[in-house]
Amino acid sequence: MNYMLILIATLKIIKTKINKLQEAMGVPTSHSTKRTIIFKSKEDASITDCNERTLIRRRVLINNSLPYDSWMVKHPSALHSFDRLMKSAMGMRIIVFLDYDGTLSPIVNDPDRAFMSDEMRAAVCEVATYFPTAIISGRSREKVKDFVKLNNLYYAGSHGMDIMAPSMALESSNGKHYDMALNTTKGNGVPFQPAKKFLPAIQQIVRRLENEVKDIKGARVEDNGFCLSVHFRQVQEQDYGVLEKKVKRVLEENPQFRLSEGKKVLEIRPSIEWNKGNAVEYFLDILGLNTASSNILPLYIGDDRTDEDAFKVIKRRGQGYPIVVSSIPRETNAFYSLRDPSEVLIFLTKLAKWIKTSSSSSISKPPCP
Ligand SMILES: O=P(O)(O)OC[C@H]1O[C@H](O[C@H]2O[C@H](CO)[C@@H](O)[C@H](O)[C@H]2O)[C@H](O)[C@@H](O)[C@@H]1O
Repeated sequence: MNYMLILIATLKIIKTKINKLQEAMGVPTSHSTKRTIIFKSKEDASITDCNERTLIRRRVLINNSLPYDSWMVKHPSALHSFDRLMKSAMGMRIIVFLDYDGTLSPIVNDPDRAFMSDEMRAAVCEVATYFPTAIISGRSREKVKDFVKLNNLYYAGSHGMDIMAPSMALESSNGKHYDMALNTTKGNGVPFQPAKKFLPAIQQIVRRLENEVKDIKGARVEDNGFCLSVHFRQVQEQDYGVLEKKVKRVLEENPQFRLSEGKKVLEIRPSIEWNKGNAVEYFLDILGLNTASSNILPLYIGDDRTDEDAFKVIKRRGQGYPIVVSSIPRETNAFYSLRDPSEVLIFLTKLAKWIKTSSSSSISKPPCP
């Protein structure tokens, strides 16, 4: 009997400790408050810190209602399903869309140091040699291009509100090999910026917020061109509420903007009907691929809530592979999943290898590292 009581007491202590840790990580718990947006913060599935990752996995094991394995039944691993996916992709025109943070680069504390690995760069480069490829990021377009450093693909920044598109529609040479006619470095690109008129107001909000949050240790404002991020990954939990209040106050003064939440980040963007999903459709349009033709196969890999808009577009088309990057169960419109950027790397490498081996045409060597 005594042993039983000790056991129950120990389990209670462990549960309380785990709840506290989850709250500290921004993961909602059974009793965590939802008073502020920040406490509703979604999990960081691809965070690099090992201890944090271990904790997230432990949470998944504890939360019997939604364990990762049963979630994977609904959203199977794109790696395990690779052969089946590629079998159905035979003869189709694949277009690859990639998110950046948490997909091509791991989540890190300092947004300026979210570098992608050379291996990832090489894999993306190779994929872009064979398939039209676009990176659609919440960052400013220039910044994401600085990180990726590749010229053989398209970039959309500010959650799709800043697209550098080729000046003419491109044709795939034979349906198997993507003929690279892209050269935005020589000024061939045409920017598409549906939120252009908001630019002066955004710059004002950036300056205003920088001033507002300067006294909150760890808070940081990132100018993403047509939207902006207020990061709180390095802010102490007791300051979350103050930070949120300040952001909301600035937003109230600017009703033409709206607030959304990402991974330990509050994002402010113009209230226009334009998101990553619209960017996907825009790219398909300008590539001449937004047709009812049954052989167009968009593939989108992303980890963030904003990527869900793109997943929905692909889902609606009834053809394509929306793939979510997550190492914990979550609500998603994606059909398939990958755990983290290391699995994204394997997937992209396999994709490039698949097209090389399945193509009968002689394909020139990719101009990649
Ligand atoms: O659409 P994405 O390319 O995924 O961009 C979304 C946001 O990503 C960045 O923030 C996130 O990654 C940082 C670096 O790993 C991390 O420190 C931060 O906590 C994450 O939220 C970027 O800095 C934001 O501006 C983007 O909106």
